[in-house]
Amino acid sequence: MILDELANSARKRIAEQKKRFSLEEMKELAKSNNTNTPFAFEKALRKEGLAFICEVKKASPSKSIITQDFPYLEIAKEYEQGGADCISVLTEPTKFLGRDEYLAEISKQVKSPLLRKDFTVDAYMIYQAKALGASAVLLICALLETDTLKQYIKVCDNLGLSALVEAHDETEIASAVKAGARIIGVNNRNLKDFTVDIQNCVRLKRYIPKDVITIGESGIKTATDIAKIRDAGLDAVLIGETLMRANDKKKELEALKGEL
Ligand SMILES: O=P(O)(O)OC[C@@H](O)[C@@H](O)c1c[nH]c2ccccc12
Repeated sequence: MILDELANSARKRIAEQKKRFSLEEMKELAKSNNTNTPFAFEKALRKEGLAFICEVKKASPSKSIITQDFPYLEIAKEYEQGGADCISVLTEPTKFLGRDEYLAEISKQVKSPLLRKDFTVDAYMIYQAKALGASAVLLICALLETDTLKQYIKVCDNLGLSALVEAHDETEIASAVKAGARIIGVNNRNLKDFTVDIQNCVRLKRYIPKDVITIGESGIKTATDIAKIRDAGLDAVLIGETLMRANDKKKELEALKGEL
């Protein structure tokens, strides 16, 4: 399964990185990066109305290369100018062709809170995310037991980072809630077979407690999709591919927001 493959390669990568910077050193680097307001990511999502998280992503396992032309800094700036509330940056290198450096560079040039999109399988990656300038990390229920989720959320809390806990079904939502997630992202893409059902986040919304920020993720293409998600009472949407394929990203974002 692709998720196991991605998790295994993350484990190998982290083992290598720990040779360069030990966990203790990474904790120091995390502590010394104070560019971000604590919990900026969740604060941005708590605004009135639907919030938009726009994703910087060159490729994905389901679509391969999405765009050859990948001026990641310009893209992040365009998102910010187009009114993105937060920006998600893929750092996973093998299937998403992301890089930690993209996140670090973007964090120096844009103010929007940044989500580090990677397959968190070790607390080391959370300290690393903070060191790179992220305001949030992704924790995937399908990869992490409830107790591990709880433990990682605590690490995030101590660093002022937000944890976006991703679930795909009712069982995973229950695990996220039990672990104390304050932000749950419902993925419309089934990571086992890559099928996308936009209704998934609409349907599952009712299993999420009202005080938890809820994000609809993946496969969002039109203002109609967004209207459905907004009407279901979700707090935010996460959009990647549709924006990455748009030549004028600012215009596309405005259209999706219903401003055009
Ligand atoms: O490009 P899309 O279909 O708009 O999807 C964005 C985002 O939801 C997707 O990239 C994603 C959702 N969960 C993930 C976990 C890891 C990597 C990527 C993802």
